[in-house]
Amino acid sequence: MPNNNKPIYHYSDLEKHAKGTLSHEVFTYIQSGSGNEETLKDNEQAFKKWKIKPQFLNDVSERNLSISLLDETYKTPFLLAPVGHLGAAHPDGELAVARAAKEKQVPYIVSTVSTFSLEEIADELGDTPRWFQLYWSSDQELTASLVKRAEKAGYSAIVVTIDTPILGYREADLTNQYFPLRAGYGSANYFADPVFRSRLKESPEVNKASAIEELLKIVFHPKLSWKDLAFIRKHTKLPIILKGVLHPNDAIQAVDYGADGIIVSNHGGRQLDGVLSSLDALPNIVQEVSGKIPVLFDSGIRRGPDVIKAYALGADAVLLGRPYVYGLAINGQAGVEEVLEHFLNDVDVSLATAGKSRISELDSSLVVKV
Ligand SMILES: Cc1cc2nc3c(=O)[nH]c(=O)nc-3n(C[C@H](O)[C@H](O)[C@H](O)COP(=O)(O)O)c2cc1C
Ligand SMILES: O=C(O)C(=O)c1ccccc1
Repeated sequence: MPNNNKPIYHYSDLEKHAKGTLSHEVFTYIQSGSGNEETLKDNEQAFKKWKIKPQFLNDVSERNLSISLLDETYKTPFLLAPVGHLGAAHPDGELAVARAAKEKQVPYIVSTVSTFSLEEIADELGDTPRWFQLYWSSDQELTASLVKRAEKAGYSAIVVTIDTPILGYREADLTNQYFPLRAGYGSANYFADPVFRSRLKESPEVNKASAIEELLKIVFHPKLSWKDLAFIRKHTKLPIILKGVLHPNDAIQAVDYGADGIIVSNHGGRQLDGVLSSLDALPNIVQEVSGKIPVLFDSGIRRGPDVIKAYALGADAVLLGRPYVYGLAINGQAGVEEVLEHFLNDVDVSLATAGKSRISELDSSLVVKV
């Protein structure tokens, strides 16, 4: 990466170099949180409250970072979080991320609001595991069409983001008047969709601005409620995973309504400011639903020890977010690969120096809250 040819390790350096390559508006869109950014800060702070108590002399010479999830084995202990509008970070956007994910065999959760279509991204991924993150549109027929297309393109789970009935109050983006959907970076899946196209008077190729205005009207579905989950269940055989669970009662509801998994997440501090950090939410949720459905985790994962702590507190998998996006901004596919390579090495070293050989050995006996 362009750091006087030195590799970049520190998260703050990733952030700094991404800032140097992106416009002020785009960097701010990626980096910032909502409101006063208290939750954004808390996501990282929360990890500092937990300390690892390693136990040694366990023969850690042979290590295995793979995890089992929904009857599949994944080679890496993390997946790439769904991040929209990646064409704003780099011209190759999600295609570059897909190529890097394939190279490093890291599962990729592709966002609905991607700059390239889910089919184009799937083509780059080959047989790399992929899930599709769904922003449930208020146009139900369009929602069903997106789910069908994802299933056909080889995505093996549908991740329904539930924390975004509408977009959070993001003061930085409001100040900059920067909205990546309006800037045209999140419309590929809609413009490629037969249902969405049928709603337009003129095709997006003829009148892009008016197609984007139509898209802005239907992208979210604030009316959505628990009983609606039956609708996509009817349209797909794929596992359905709810992303954005913070309250243990919602975790219980997820089980009751037949979800196949949940992701404990506060959307990287980008939705409601003042919600609890994702790590603070994790233990109580695990207590309620552990063993019933897998509990995944994101928001604040920056380094190997963070991964160790999340698994120790009961996560079944973790998602990496902003770090890989900064890699993309800095150097496209190669930049993402470098971030993934370092992150994998960090997790491996962290596992060994915690006295463990496998991710599945991590449990609450390994950590203490101080
Ligand atoms: C720029 C950006 C765009 C995002 N877009 C989406 C999205 O399209 N869908 C979604 O479910 N989550 C989205 N997220 C949230 C991530 O999936 C994830 O929850 C978050 O990045 C975790 O926080 P962290 O990156 O600080 O660890 C986005 C996050 C960022 C930073
Ligand atoms: O930026 C985000 O976090 C995000 O998820 C999003 C989704 C759609 C439109 C704008 C932002």
